[in-house]
Amino acid sequence: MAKEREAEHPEAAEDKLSSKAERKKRLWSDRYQSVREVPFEALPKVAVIGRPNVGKSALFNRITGSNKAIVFNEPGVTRDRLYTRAEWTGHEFALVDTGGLMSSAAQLPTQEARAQASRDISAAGLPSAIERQAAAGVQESHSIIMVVDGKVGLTAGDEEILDWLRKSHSKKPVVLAVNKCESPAKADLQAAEFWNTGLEPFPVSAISGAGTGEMLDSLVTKLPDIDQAEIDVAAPISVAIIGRPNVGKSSLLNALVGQERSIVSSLRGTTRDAIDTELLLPDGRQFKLVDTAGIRKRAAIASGKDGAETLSASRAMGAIRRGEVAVLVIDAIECTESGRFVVPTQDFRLAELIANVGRACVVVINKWDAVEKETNTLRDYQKEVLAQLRPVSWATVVFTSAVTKQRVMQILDAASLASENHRRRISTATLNMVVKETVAWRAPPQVKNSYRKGRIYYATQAAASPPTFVMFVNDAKLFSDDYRKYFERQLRDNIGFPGTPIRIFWRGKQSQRDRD
Ligand SMILES: Nc1nc2c(ncn2[C@@H]2O[C@H](COP(=O)(O)OP(=O)(O)OP(=O)(O)O)[C@@H](O)[C@H]2O)c(=O)[nH]1
Ligand SMILES: Nc1nc2c(ncn2[C@@H]2O[C@H](COP(=O)(O)OP(=O)(O)OP(=O)(O)O)[C@@H](O)[C@H]2O)c(=O)[nH]1
Repeated sequence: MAKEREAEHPEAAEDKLSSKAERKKRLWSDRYQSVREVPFEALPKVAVIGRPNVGKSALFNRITGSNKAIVFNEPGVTRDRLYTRAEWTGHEFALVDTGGLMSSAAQLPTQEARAQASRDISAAGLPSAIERQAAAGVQESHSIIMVVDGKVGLTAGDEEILDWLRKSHSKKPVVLAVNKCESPAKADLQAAEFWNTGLEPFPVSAISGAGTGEMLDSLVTKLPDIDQAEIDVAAPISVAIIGRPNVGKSSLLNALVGQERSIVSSLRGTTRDAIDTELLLPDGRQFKLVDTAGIRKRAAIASGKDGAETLSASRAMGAIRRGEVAVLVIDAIECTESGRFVVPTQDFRLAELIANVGRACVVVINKWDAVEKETNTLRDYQKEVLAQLRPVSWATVVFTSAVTKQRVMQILDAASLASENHRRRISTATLNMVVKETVAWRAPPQVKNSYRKGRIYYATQAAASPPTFVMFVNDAKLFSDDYRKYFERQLRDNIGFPGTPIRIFWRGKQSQRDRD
């Protein structure tokens, strides 16, 4: 239809092209403004502290709300600490979980243990209600929410903590939350006494939520901006090199690590042989090559007597899960054995696994030095590979030689791009603009023998890593597979997303009702 129209009105087609180019430009500029998933390391940290039983845990849960499930265990070099992501009026921060730590000294079973704990603590110059670990939480935070009990009023314990904050953390902004003030009539009165502390008291109720908005308004004005540079430094891209035995994984790993490294370290993971290798490039990009022990071990076996060790599917699965980007290495010699270019079936299965787990992907055709090339260009080969590896048809393909090191570093460039798209978020406005135009070009199909037609009300990006979209529609069943495929192609065409799978969920009113 559209083609016929264009044939009749060539000027309209030209118009369409220029507006399409224009639109693409707008969308790609949006891409750079779009909110990227900020890693925990780069978020401003906020500690919630106070005496035992003032309601710290309750307030913590109130602030993190539905995000509570995303508890993130960040394995630090020296200690593990829990952060929970929180957001208020578009400001993201991480609450440092000091909960349970504060009161544990007070909960020690014997008088003697309690006395010892309190001696330890005062030796460190800390208030008696604060434990060393909680103090460490404060230490690494940018801002502090100090919780007091509005029912009990200001106590010596509160004053002790505030004194300590003034002495040891005088530069950190403190917001004073006077908790348990659920009665609006009494709240201001309860809070009034706390003006003596020199801080503005915010009457709140962690349980009912009253007053917490005003308190958070005040908190977020005190938070530092998220530093873009810090984001890039903070989030190494984790890359899993996977592939069948003998395709050249360890040769590639050595080429990557040996060539451009400035820091290489082996990080021992939780399981005995999950060793990751960190790689810092001269331009500052950081990568973490996950599960490199597996690759090294297999290489050792291969160079011994038994080269034909089979790759266990669960091992591949484990590596895929642990990485953000899966580098799927394929042996070029095997692809060209039959005289034509054919990607082996097992590699197709691995590509399927990667797509199903929702990881970004780079396809590497290795041993490119060892095959006879026809007159085809690399671009032709690339198309051929992607046509045969349909589950990852959105991936970048790199043709390498681990022996001559040809294009080996391009694997990392492709992984960077893939990871950037994997983490990407686009604005709801942009998304809906694309949806509107997609529907305008091709309307959802009408059901046979019925006047019913699919309608899309609006769309939203529900998650990143991988980008996940939800289409709110009248009835999901009215959207055929064919139409859904067309839709995904249009999204990719208009917004990009090279290197990452995307997910689209179609949610009808009916299914919403079913869920409620
Ligand atoms: N009335 C009222 N009670 C609250 C409120 N917030 C917490 N509480 C109660 O206060 C008690 C202590 O709450 P938690 O959140 O466990 O206090 P905490 O400061 O984390 O306590 P520790 O873990 O011992 O340090 C519980 O019985 C809560 O139900 C509130 O806003 N209003
Ligand atoms: N010609 C050529 N040979 C290669 C290339 N990369 C690896 N090889 C050879 O392929 C064989 C297998 O390489 P490895 O790096 O051990 O392969 P792997 O995937 O780690 O193998 P497993 O440990 O069995 O999983 C070795 O003999 C390498 O020398 C390449 O780019 N070109």
